[in-house]
Amino acid sequence: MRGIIEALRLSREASRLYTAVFAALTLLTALVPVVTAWLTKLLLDAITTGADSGRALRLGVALAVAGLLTGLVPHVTRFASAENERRIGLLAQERLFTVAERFVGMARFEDPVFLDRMRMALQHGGATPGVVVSGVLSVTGAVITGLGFLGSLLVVSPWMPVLVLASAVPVLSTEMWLARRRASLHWRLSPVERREMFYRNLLTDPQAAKEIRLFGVGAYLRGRMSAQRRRSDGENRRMDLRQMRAQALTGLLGAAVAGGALVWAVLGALAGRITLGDVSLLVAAVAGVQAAGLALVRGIADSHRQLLLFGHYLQVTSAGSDLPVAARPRPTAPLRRGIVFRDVWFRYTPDGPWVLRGVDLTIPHGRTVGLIGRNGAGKSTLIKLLCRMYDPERGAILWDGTDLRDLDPAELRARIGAVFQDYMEYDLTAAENIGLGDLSRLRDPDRITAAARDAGAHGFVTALPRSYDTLLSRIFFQGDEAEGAADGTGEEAGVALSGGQWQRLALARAHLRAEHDLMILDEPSSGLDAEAEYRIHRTLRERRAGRTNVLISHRLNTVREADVLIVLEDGVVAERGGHGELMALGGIYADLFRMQAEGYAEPQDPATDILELLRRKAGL
Ligand SMILES: Nc1ncnc2c1ncn2[C@@H]1O[C@H](COP(=O)(O)OP(=O)(O)OP(=O)(O)O)[C@@H](O)[C@H]1O
Repeated sequence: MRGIIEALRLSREASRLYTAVFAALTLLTALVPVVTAWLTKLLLDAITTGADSGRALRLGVALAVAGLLTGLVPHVTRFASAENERRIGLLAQERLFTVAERFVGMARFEDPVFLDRMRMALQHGGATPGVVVSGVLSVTGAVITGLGFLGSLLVVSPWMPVLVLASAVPVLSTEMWLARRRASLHWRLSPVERREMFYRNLLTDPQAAKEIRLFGVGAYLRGRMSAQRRRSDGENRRMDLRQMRAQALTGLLGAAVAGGALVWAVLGALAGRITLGDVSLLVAAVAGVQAAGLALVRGIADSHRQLLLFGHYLQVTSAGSDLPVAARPRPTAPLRRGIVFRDVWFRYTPDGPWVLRGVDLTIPHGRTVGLIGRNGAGKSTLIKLLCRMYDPERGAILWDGTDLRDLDPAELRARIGAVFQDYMEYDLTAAENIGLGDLSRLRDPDRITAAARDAGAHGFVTALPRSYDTLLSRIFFQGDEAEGAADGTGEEAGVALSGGQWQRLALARAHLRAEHDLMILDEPSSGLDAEAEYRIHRTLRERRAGRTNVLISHRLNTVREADVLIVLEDGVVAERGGHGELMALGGIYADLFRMQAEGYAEPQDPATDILELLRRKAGL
C-alpha cells in the first residue's frame, strides 16, 4: 500500500496536469464500452418498438460519438500514460541518484545485498513508479467497467450478474494463482538472468576481449552464458505450459457461460420476455465483465511485480546515510599541524578480518609521508579512511586535532587531491577528464593546461585530433552528446589512450586541485614509462615543498626522498623513519629496497641471479 501511495505522490509531483488528464482519460476509457452497450440496446429497442425517429436518430448520433471516442480515447490515453511515465521516471531517477550521492562513504557500494537492490532499482531507470501508477489506474478502470456491466446485466435479469460473477470466480482465482507463480518465478530467475547478463557483458566488453582471446575462454564463457539461458528458458517453458492448460480450461468455462447466456437470451427474446436491445446488452455485458475481470487480474499482477521492483527503489531512496554525519559539523580549516591516526582499528565487515590493527601514525603538515608495505598490508585502506570513505571501528583520525567524524565530509574532501590506485577513465573529453578534479576550473583552459603540463599530459593531449576537446572513448562518438546527434552515424569516433596516458590524466586531475591541503598519490606512476616517471616525480618534488603529501608506491626509489617513511605490515606500523634510518635498521624496508636495487643492478652471472630471485620468491 505504501508503494502505491508513494507512486501516486511521485506522479502528482512530476506533473499534476498529466496525472489528472491520465486519470480522467482512464475513467472515460472505462465508461465508454458500458455507455456504448447501453446506447446500442436503446437504439435497437427504439427501432424495434417503433419509437419516434427523432429519438432513434439522437441515439444513433450518440452511438456514433461513442464509437468516435472508442477509436480516439485509447490512443490519447496511451500517450498520456507514456508521458506520465516519462515524467515520473525522470523525477524518480533524479531522486535515486541524489540519494546515492548522499551516501557519504563506500560501505553501501560494497554491501552485496544493498548493491543488488540498487541495481534492481537502477535497472528499471526509475520507470517502475510510472508503471505502478498506470497499473493502479488500469485496475481502477477495469473495476469501473466490470461494475458498469454487472449493473447492466441486472437490468436484463436479476440472476444473470450472479451467474457471470460465479463463472468469473474460477477464472479470476486461476489468473491470481498464475500471477503469483509468475512473480515467484521472476524472483527465482532474477539471479540467473543477472548471471547471464554478466556473461553477455563480459563477452562484449572491450577490456575483457584481450584476455578472452589470449586464453581462448570465449567458448567456455559462452557455454556458461547459454547454460543460464537454458535454465531460465526451461523454467519459463514449464510456466507457460501450466498457464496454457489453466487458461484453456477457464477460457472454455467463460465461453460456456457466454454461450449459455446467449441461448437463454435468444429464447427469452423469441418468447417476448426480453427485447432485442436486452439481447445485445447481455452479449456485450457478459463479454465486458469477463474482459474486465481479466484486465483486473492482469493489472493487479503487473502492478504487484512493479511494486516489488518499486520496493527496492523505496528502500534505496529511504536508506539513511551509511556513515554518521555530525548534525553541526565543525568547519574544516586549512591543515596547520597535521593528521594523526590514533590507535585505528578497521575491518570491512563486522565479522571479517582486521585490516588495520591499532595504527598510530602522524602525517605532519608540510611534509611528505611515504607509505610502504607488501600487497594487502592495508595502505589503500588507510587512505580510504583518511578520505572518510569509512570510519574506523576503534580509534580516531584527527585533522589538526579534530576527529574526522566531526567534520563535514564534503568540506574535508574539498581539501584533498588524490590519485587512487584504481583511478577512473572517463568517457569524456581530455579537458573534462582533467576538469573533473575541480569543477570550478572546468572552463578554465589555462588551469587545465597547467595541470596537464605538471602531469606530463600536455604533449600527447595537444597531439590528439581535437586537442583538449578530443573525446576519449571507444564507446561514444565525438559530439554525440550534442542535440540531434544521438545516433552517432557519420560521427568521428572517440580516441583511445594507453594505460600510462590515462594515468597521466588522472594525475593532472589531482594537480588541478594542487592548492588543496593534502595530496594523496596511491601508486601514481605504476603505468608510466621511465622518462615520464622521472619528470613527474621531479614535478611532484618541486610542488611538494610546504604541502602535505601521502605517497604510496612499490617503487621505492620514488618514495625514498619522503620526509617520513612508514612501513605497514599486516595492518600495523612496523617501521618508521627516514630512508637512511630504515636502511640502517635492516628491517622490512631495507629488505624490500635491496631486493629492488638488486633487480636494477648489472648481474655478475645472470643465471645465478635469476635462480636467486626464484628462490626468494619461493621463500627458500
Ligand atoms: N572493499 C573491500 N572489502 C573487503 N576487503 C577488502 C576490501 N578492500 C581491501 N580489502 C582487504 O583489505 C586488505 C588490505 O587491502 P589494501 O588494498 O588496503 O592493501 P594494500 O596495502 O593497498 O595492497 P596493494 O599493495 O596490493 O595495493 C586486503 O586483505 C584486502 O583483501
